[in-house]
Amino acid sequence: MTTPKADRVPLIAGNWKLNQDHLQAIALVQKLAWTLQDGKHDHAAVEVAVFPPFTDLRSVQTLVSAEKFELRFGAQDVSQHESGAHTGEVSASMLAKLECAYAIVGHSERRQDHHETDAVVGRKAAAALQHGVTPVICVGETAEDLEQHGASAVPVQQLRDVLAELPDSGEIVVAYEPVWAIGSGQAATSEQAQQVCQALRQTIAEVRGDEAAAATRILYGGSVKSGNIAGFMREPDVDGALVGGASLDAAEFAAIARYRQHVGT
Ligand SMILES: O=C(CO)COP(=O)(O)O
Repeated sequence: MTTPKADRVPLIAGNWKLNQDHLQAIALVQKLAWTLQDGKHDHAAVEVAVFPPFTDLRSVQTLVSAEKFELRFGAQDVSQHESGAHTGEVSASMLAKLECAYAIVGHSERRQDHHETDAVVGRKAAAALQHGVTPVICVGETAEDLEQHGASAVPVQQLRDVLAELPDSGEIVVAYEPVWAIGSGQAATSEQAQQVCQALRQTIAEVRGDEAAAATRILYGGSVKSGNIAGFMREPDVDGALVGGASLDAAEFAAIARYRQHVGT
């Protein structure tokens, strides 16, 4: 099923991972916001968001609100718990208080390093939704999965299992990040990304209904750069990108966000 993408505002999201202390974060956000401003970035047409480490969020929030930067931000993870004896966790209500628009859940690096299952990822997404924080639900297959099951099977099943933990309504964003494409310089082709994003949208339609599927933004992530973003954005079911390494360079990330200008799409 292919639904018109005109109504979905593209989202260019920068996942900083374990990079940038809060002082570096201030400098990077300033540079990014100024570069976007100088390039006359149309924020209504393409939304830009950054995902710094937890320790940077208060600084980023203060800066963005003081300077009225048209930049949104979110966390790279969120606890499934509300409060209590959960050392090291950060709750969705804490993120909401910091005006985080988003929280990434289920990034493959957390699935790998912290053994997060789809059920845990689903509960994290549910906790975010409960506090008005939009979860960015990451799914994606490994190189082995790709070889054994093709591209769509694993991400579709992951999404199904995550959605099973969620209420029927509430905004979500889905990010398709093939594990083999992350940090490898080997991005998926735009056709591959489209094929899986379309299957993910179909899954959303089956679980949450056609209207939700048509409204949900599905991002591609994995070695996205200014040189390949336009190809992904031409695909009917790709509504943006989740960018890792290239989001740490303000000029490069701004160029990704301005994909419309440099290719005239
Ligand atoms: O994991 C990613 C974003 O969440 C992608 O990382 P890279 O853009 O560095 O490949």
